[in-house]
This record gives sequence, C-alpha cells and structure tokens, in this order.
Amino acid sequence: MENKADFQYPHTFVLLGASGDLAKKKIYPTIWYLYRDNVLPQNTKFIGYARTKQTLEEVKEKSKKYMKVRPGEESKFDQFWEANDYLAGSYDRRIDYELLNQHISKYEKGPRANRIFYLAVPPTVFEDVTVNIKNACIAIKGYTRVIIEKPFGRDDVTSEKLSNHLASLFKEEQIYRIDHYLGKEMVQNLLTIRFANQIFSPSWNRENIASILISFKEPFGTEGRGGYFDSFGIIRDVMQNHLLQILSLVAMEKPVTLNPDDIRDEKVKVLRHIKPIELKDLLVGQYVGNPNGQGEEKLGYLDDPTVPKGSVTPTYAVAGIYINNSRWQGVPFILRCGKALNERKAEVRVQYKDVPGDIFEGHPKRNELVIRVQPGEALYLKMMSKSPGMKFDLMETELDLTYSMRYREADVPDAYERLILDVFTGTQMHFVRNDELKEAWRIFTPVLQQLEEQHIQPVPYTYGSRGPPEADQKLAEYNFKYSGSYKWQKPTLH
Ligand SMILES: NC(=O)C1=CN([C@@H]2O[C@H](COP(=O)(O)OP(=O)(O)OC[C@H]3O[C@@H](n4cnc5c(N)ncnc54)[C@H](OP(=O)(O)O)[C@@H]3O)[C@@H](O)[C@H]2O)C=CC1
Ligand SMILES: O=C1O[C@H](COP(=O)(O)O)[C@@H](O)[C@H](O)[C@H]1O
Repeated sequence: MENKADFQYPHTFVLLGASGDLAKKKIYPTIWYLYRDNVLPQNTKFIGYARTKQTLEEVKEKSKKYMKVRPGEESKFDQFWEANDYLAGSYDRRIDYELLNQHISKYEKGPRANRIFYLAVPPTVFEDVTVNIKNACIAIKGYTRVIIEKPFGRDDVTSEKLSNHLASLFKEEQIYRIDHYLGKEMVQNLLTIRFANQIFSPSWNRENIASILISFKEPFGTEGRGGYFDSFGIIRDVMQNHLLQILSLVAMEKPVTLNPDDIRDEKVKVLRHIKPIELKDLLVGQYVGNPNGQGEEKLGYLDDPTVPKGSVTPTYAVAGIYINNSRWQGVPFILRCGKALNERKAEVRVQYKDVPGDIFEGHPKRNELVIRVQPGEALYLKMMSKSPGMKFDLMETELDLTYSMRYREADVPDAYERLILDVFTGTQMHFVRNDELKEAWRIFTPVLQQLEEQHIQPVPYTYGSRGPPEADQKLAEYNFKYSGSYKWQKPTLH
C-alpha cells in the first residue's frame, strides 16, 4: 500500500452532498465500518458538507438506520460521530469553500496533512464543486484526492468534456472514478482466477471457449424514481460501466505486473479491439406490470409517475460483443442486464465448446465455469463425471467453491469499504482510468444515439420474469447453450 507511511498524519474526509441519499445509505455507513475496524488513519476527521442547514445530530439521525452497530460497539459509534462535523454551504460560492478550508485547517496540526473529497452530488453541480475545491480547498501540506461517482457523462462528447474539465484541475492520480463493481470480491478475484491458475490460462481462448455471458439481474423496478433513470436507461446505468469493466477483466491479457497502471493498460488494450456496438447486436426491453403480481409488481415502468409518457428507455438489454484479437476472435461476449426481473444475480458464465469427437451415448454437456458475484460469492465449474457406482452413465456435476461453505469465518467487505480504503492508501487498481472511460463511450455512444433517434421500441417483459423471451433466442444466436438438465446437489453438512 502506497501511503501507509502517511497514516500517522491528520486526514480529512470531506463528504460533499452529505444530506443526500447516497451519503446516508452508503457513505456514512461505509466510513463508520472502516472507522470501527480501525483501518483508517487514526487521526481522521470526517466533514459532511451540503446546502441543507442541519445539525450533525440530524445527519446522524437520518443515516443511523443504515449503519449496523453490533452489541458492544456503542461507545465506538459515539466516538465515530465525535470525529464528524457538518457544515452547510453552497456548491457554487467560493466564499463557502473558503470557510470549509478554514474548518479543515483547524485539524491539520503538524508537518503533513491529507485531504479526500467525496463528491456525492448530482452531475449538475459537479463542475462548480470541483472548481471550488481546486480554488479554495487544496491541501497545502499533503495530498488532495477526489472521488467521483458515475454518471461520467452520458455519451462520448459529454464524458470528454467532463474529463477535460477534471484534467484542467487535477492530475489523473488525484482522481478516483468509482465503479463499485470493481470493489466486489469476485470481480477482484477475476485476476487471481485467471492468472494464478495454470489450469485455466491455456484454455482461456477461442480454441476452447464457445461464449461468455456476463449478467446482471435486479428484482425491483424504478419504484417511483424513474425520472432520473429515464434519462440514462439500463445501458448507461449498468452495461456501459459495470458489465464492460467485468468484460475487460475477463478478456484482457496478463498484465506485466500487478501495478495498477499495468493492469489498466491491458484493460484499455482489450477495449480497443472492440468495434462500436450496432443495433443488430442489441435487444432492448422494458418491463410491464404483472397483473397477478403483488404491490410494485403490478406496475410497469410506464406506470411510474416520474417516467415520461410513452418513454422507450430500456430497462433491460442484451448485447453481443466481439473482441477482434487473436485470443478472442469469433467468441461472443454477451452482456445482459435488467431491472424488475425474477431475482438478484450478477455472474459470469464461461461456456466451453462441445467436446469434439464424442464417444459417449449420453452426449457430454458443455463445461461451464460460473463466477457468481452476488448474491453469495461462488465459483463453480460444471463438468461431466461418471455416475458413482456400477453404472457407466454420464452425469453433470460440479466442482464447487461456495464461499459461505468454504470460508465460514471470512468477512467479505462491502465494495465501498474496499474502494474508500484504497483511496486512503493511494491504490488506483480498482478505479476507472480516463482512457478506459473514453473507450467505453466509444463502444456504446453510436448505438445509444440510434436507439434514441430512431425511437426504437423496447420489447415488453413482465415484472418478475426472466426478461423478454426473445432474449433467450438472442443468447442462443450468440452460441450460449442452455441444456436445462443440470441439477445442483446442494451439499449437506455432516
Ligand atoms: N455454489 C453454489 O451455490 C452453486 C449453486 N448452484 C445453483 O444451482 C442452480 C443451477 O445451477 P446453474 O449454474 O444456474 O445451472 P443451470 O444450467 O440450471 O441454469 C443456468 C441459468 O440458465 C438460465 N436459464 C434458465 N432457463 C433458460 C433458458 N431457457 N435459456 C437460457 N438460459 C436459461 C437461468 O438464469 P437466467 O435467468 O439468469 O438466464 C439459470 O440460472 C442455480 O440456482 C445455482 O445457483 C449450482 C452450483 C453451485
Ligand atoms: O450502479 C448501479 O448499481 C446498482 C446495483 O448495485 P448492486 O451493488 O446492488 O448490485 C443499481 O441498482 C443501480 O441502478 C445502478 O446505478
């Protein structure tokens, strides 16, 4: 870790947008867990900043219900809030940031002091906030780092404008672009699975792999908050960032070292081998209410009063992507994501080719390596085996690494905990670099424009279903075979 030596000095973590939803639901709980677990620099001050005039006690009241406090941790929880302050101020007036600067400076005794700014603010105030941080709040005795959340623009042009703006204020190493999927255990494990196992490396290519499905499913819709979602849609919300990031980790070449820039160089390289997606590569859907469902399930996307009438914004999408390099040419990477589906699930399915020259009557099913990101981290390899006993039958089975069974004591931290700690230690391995972002928009912008300009009608699917039936046809077109015969024998404990 780069900056552990710095941990002896004062640090200030400024949460801009401290009155908002993300702050109360995610960021306050995360900094509390990091504080509780004693992994942050001892002398860290947390300052919430937002326009709302409120006391720290009110901030605490609003976020308390999202923060787990286990028995025996009550006094530590009180200490955490003692390390907090709240300051009300505008986002656009320099004078308010000068006051913020004075406030931070009070805690910065000694030769060195570092500052981290977390921007949990809407994109509309983004430029004002960053300019004012630069003009009035830069650390003079240590580093200044800024953490930013998506959306990083809504197409190539707006994203580049934002990147240029940021680049005019900060060096790339000061900017931490969060894609919280990069903080998830199994996404971080991809590098290890791929490059620390000789068994996978030689078969990870077009000679052996038929297709790769990278999938995100969520069992709830927009639930009255579709107004924001409608201007983005599922492709910008999930596919262009989370799923494409996973794709680049699954497909990239081995980096020279584990240095963050070596890894990100390889991620960019693989993205550069992908042509912009075309309409023919895409299927989009939008959920409709389920008349037999309960509560929210009865409501379709267009029933959400915050969604414009007749909106064609996709809430579901499948895209087939080809990587035009010698490892992957001809292998479809299928990205699939949707809201209001039958389950919460994010996973990667690496489907191997059919066994050539089959000698078995039962016909072997394809091997499939499943990397389940959530819920319940797991890695399992579906394979064929002889059925135990006198018979000589083929049987589908699996090598199963289910984390909850194998690592009972392990505490898998939340993505945000890892990522915020990474900012303190200065490791950018799990953050999105400017050139990765540029490539991601290059791949998706043309098709997003075509969807909007041609007003492409999404295929309807029912709330709580697996998505539009047409999506399975699309998967089959991209050489993803579902046999439907696999039965998982859930292990029983002895
Ligand atoms: N360690 C563990 O926890 C393990 C758990 N299991 C569990 O066993 C169960 C089955 O294993 P799994 O690998 O999912 O194997 P299956 O081959 O049974 O299912 C794979 C997935 O295919 C999708 N599917 C269903 N119908 C179709 C269709 N008509 N066309 C295309 N795809 C379809 C479903 O996901 P979707 O709707 O997303 O398309 C399904 O989850 C799962 O619940 C799995 O979690 C298995 C092994 C280990
Ligand atoms: O970035 C986003 O991710 C969430 C899903 O995150 P998860 O960690 O719960 O899987 C999604 O609900 C949201 O629409 C999207 O913006």
